[in-house]
Amino acid sequence: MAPPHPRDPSTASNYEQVSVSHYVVKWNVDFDKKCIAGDVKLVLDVKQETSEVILDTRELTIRSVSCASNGETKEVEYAMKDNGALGQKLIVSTALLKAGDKPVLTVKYESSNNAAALQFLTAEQTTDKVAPYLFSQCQAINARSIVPCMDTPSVKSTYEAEVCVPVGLTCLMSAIGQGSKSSECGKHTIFSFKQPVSIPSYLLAVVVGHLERKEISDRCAVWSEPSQAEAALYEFGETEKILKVAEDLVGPYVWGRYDLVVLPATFPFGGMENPCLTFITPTLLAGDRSLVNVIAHEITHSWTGNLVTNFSWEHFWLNEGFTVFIERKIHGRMYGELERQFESESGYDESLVRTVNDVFGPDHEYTKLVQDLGSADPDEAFSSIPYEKGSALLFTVEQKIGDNARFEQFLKSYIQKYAYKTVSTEEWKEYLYDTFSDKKVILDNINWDLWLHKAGLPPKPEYDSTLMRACKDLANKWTAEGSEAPTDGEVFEKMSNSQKLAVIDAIRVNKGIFGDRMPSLTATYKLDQAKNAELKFSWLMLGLETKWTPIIDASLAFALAVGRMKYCKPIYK
Ligand SMILES: CC/C=C\C/C=C\C[C@@H](O)/C=C/C=C/C=C\[C@@H](O)CCCC(=O)O
Ligand SMILES: [Zn+2]
Repeated sequence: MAPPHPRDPSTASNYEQVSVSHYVVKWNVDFDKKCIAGDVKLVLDVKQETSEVILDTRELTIRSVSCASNGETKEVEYAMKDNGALGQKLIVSTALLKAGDKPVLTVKYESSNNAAALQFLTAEQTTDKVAPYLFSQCQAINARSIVPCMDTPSVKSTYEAEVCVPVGLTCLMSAIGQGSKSSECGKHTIFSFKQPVSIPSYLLAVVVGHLERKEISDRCAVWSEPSQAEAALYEFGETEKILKVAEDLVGPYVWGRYDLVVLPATFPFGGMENPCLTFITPTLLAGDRSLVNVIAHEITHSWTGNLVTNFSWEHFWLNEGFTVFIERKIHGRMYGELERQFESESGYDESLVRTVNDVFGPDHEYTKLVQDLGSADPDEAFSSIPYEKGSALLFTVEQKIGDNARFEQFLKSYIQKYAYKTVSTEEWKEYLYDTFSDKKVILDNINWDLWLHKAGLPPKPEYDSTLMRACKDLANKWTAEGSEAPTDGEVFEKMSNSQKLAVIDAIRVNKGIFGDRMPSLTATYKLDQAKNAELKFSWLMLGLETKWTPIIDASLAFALAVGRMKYCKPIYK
């Protein structure tokens, strides 16, 4: 029997004694002060007798706290205590609360003008330069900077919200919109939302801006600034198709709506799986739908991550490794098994190897799959390790079991078993052994300790390298000792964007041999005209790594034009 979950080290909340079943949020968004002010009601669920409720905060100014219990509401004492890198803890002293009580705390507060979860943009910083813009990013532990909460994935709560924004702007949240009304003064619009599915605090999300909506299907739409609306509608036109493939793989979609919002260029990630409203970077607007694997990834989070959730950030691979593995299953169903094999091997060769060897070093704690975060902010540990090491583990397990259909059925039943709950690595592993009790010898043959708890690279799974071999063969023509570099781009042009990327990545691995061939490579494959952000980034990095000085201006221009950390950090580094 898997042990009970240990305590989540990234929260100060006393969530073992009291949890939050529902939040009622009332926000005024102040673009002048760059802050959110308002109040939040926390409907509590007392599990063990206690006379205090401890919440996570970060740079919040608390105005008052009251507690409604047994029909009586009164102001209560509270104190703020420093919690180091994790912010500040709000300790609320209540009357003695007994198991089964459901008191309601009301906290009136204001965020700082530098809230970790928020980016306030001036009109000038947006794409259309028409109006100011606000968006949030709460994963991993930034929700505490915009609402006092139990900021741990171990607590799941429904929420409802009313958000007051300047008239003319649209507000969206990670919830189902309930309509809007004008404020009494006429200068503001109040938008209402409900999220009826219990979610962890990191999935709270808000966006406010000059937005236009384009319908994709009955349940899917894409929001963006008006100048990008047509391009976004084309780029993400397959969203409903991807959603249906995902449902066939892992079960029904329970969130109602699946909308996308294309954010301004400063959004730091490729996508963020906020329920009902995935946030995405404009760098996905390649013009040829060549980066929609990110959409498949975020859609998949509707099951792995948002329904079945890691109980703490030390088990983040349960969110991301499963999502990458299933994202590639979707890719395989849409484009063929060889494509799934190719994407999986690319992930290992390019992302995992580079992160272990070049970013952290093979002995680093953060190259472990299950990590010891201690009191560090989980953001410090964020990398592709949980994504690629986690999905490589699942690829290995499926391959050793030797029955993909049966393994896919296992994934579906695992999601059904832990839906709406939080899960640990040990619980997943126990369910795996229970499901495949006839394969115990095979499963025991997996070096679990190495895969789960050791730093460095795991054994490389056996991929079908048919598509990858063509990429490495072409790369070798540029890097093999004494080779004659190709003089025409015909073979390269016929490749998919993913294969083109793999060619450049393979050259990067052999950059020393490649030498000073950047000018001819760039001209032969027209890389300076690449619209696909992944290909452009890899070309820029190859130029920087081979110290081809003409690439510097293009690299800085790219880093200044996009805020996606995946691109900016390596270029600046
Ligand atoms: C081991 C680390 C444990 C927890 C970290 C959790 C979150 C870190 C925080 O920085 C938020 C990350 C959000 C990522 C969102 C989407 C990614 O899938 C994008 C990956 C890179 C990209 O495509 O831009
Ligand atoms: Zn993800």
